[in-house]
Amino acid sequence: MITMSADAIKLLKEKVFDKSRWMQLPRDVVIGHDVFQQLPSVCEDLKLGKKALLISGKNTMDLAGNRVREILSGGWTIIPFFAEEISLPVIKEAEKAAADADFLIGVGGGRVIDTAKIVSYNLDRPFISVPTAASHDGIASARASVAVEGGHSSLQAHPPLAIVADTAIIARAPHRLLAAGCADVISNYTAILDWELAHRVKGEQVSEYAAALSKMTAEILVKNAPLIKPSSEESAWIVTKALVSSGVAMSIAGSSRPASGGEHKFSHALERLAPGKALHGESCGIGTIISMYLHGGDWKGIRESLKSIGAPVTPKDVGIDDATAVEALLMAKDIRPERFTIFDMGLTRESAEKLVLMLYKE
Ligand SMILES: NC(=O)C1=CN([C@@H]2O[C@H](COP(=O)(O)OP(=O)(O)OC[C@H]3O[C@@H](n4cnc5c(N)ncnc54)[C@H](O)[C@@H]3O)[C@@H](O)[C@H]2O)C=CC1
Ligand SMILES: O=C(CO)COP(=O)(O)O
Ligand SMILES: [Zn+2]
Repeated sequence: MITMSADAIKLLKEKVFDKSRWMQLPRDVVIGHDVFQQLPSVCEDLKLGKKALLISGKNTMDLAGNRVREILSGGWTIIPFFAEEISLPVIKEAEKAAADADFLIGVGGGRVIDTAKIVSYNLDRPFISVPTAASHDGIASARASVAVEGGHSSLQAHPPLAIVADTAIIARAPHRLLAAGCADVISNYTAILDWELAHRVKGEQVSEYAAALSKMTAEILVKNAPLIKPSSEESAWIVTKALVSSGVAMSIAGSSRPASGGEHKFSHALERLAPGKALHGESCGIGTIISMYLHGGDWKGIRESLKSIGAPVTPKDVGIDDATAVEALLMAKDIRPERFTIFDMGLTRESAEKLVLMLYKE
């Protein structure tokens, strides 16, 4: 018989038995031209039931939501619900409307999809993510981002059970949205550097698999940057795949850490100080430049990649003045303060002003 010392048992327990993680991932991912036609097969494949609440925006209902309803009308009852913003009252209203629905469908941009994701989680019903733009990596993630009193919250949710992304619709969306999606993925570079920094400084656990997938996704996107053009279905395809991959990295990590570091905290701060000026991915890209500079990395390379894709690289590019950018930098560390990043390493008002002047001068 093998006997083990108390210390060895303790070590084994810590290393093996106490380690348990439940990763939830999407099951059906359908990306391509005119794939809405596959929605009935997806619903049947996943045995989702016969009644759904379809959450969309005013614009995106016309662009895609009505088409989804039409395609499913043969075998499913689809109740439309308009969510013009992501907020707790809208989420409550949607939950009421979904009371007797078997599943949810979110058709639109990031806010609509996050709303559907939260309702799905709160009611414990499955949901299908139908992005109309490749503007953010929440299309596949198990997180939902909501602004809350005095800060920003990244809520635990279920990942979509299916993602159905029609590249024809995504390619027709304004190029600004696609470029923002690219910037959201490019920000993975600094999100990972921040995660590794938090590991070194705070002992935070890093998932090597999630970090590697997230970084690789950003690298592939940057490698393909010359192919990313307005109104191109190939571009929509490249970016949508990257967004799904980044979302999966978040699911593996069980948090948004692999795709959200200081540059995201800066983005959330900018959204509070100058609401509606920049798209989520745009401000993340702008924040990535400063974060990469502070990490001592190739910030000029990041700026060139963002420029070549058509994403903004300075606050001015999105109508935000330098003074607001400085405030956002200083506010960043107080947004979700438990997430340690490079901005927690002694950034002062003076250094923030210098950085904004130097890195955003054109
Ligand atoms: N849960 C997660 O893991 C993540 C969540 N997010 C969240 O997602 C949100 C950002 O998503 P966005 O899509 O950038 O913003 P958004 O949802 O506000 O959409 C931006 C605009 O694009 C419009 N739009 C969408 N598709 C269109 C199309 N095909 N043609 C014309 N207009 C179209 C929308 O109607 C909206 O006016 C933020 O709330 C952010 O925090 C972002 C990344 C990850
Ligand atoms: O935007 C995200 C990843 O791209 C999610 O990040 P947050 O957790 O900061 O909302
Ligand atoms: Zn993001």
